[in-house]
Amino acid sequence: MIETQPLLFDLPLAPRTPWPEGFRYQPELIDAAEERDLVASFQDLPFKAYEHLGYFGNRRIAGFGWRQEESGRMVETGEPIPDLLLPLLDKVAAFTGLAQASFRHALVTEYSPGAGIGWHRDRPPAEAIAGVSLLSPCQFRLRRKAADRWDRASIIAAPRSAYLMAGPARSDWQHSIPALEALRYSVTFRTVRR
Ligand SMILES: O=C(O)CCC(=O)C(=O)O
Ligand SMILES: [Fe+2]
Repeated sequence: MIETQPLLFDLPLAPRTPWPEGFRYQPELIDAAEERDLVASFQDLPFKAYEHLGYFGNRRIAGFGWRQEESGRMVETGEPIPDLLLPLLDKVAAFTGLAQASFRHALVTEYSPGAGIGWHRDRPPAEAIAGVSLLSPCQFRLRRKAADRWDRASIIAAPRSAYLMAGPARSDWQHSIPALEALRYSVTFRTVRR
């Protein structure tokens, strides 16, 4: 009997670097014209400096549906997600496979050059978080404490791309974005536990 060696090409592909369970990424969710129009429409949004416990985060936010109190507690405002974000929400819902109506919190964040966001987990009532990156790329980092080390993952979130954090990627992993070189906006939509 002749033993046959499998050809190199028959071998299974090495698994890709595993992203945290519940994390997904999709490049080019929107096109360049949609990105330009969306950013132009942000002129009309009521941006405020992000502040938490007296600490200013060097970024500006405009939030809808829910609001974070000074204590950090999230409260529902009942305010609808503005029309200018609805075409984007439509695409985000399709990407996530979640119902559009289940996204009840929208946040537009402006990162000036030098701004970023430190390690954190988005707290309940947020369940699934979908984010769209606009204008410039960022390094989107994730980490999870594992006994005596951190498990880590990192992607470059390109302009016009979307990511989803659900399940363990939302509940067990922290995320952060190091200081950006150029102006970036993100639009994050969150489903909220009832
Ligand atoms: O800008 C982003 O893509 C992420 C923002 C974020 O982590 C947050 O607002 O909780
Ligand atoms: Fe976050």
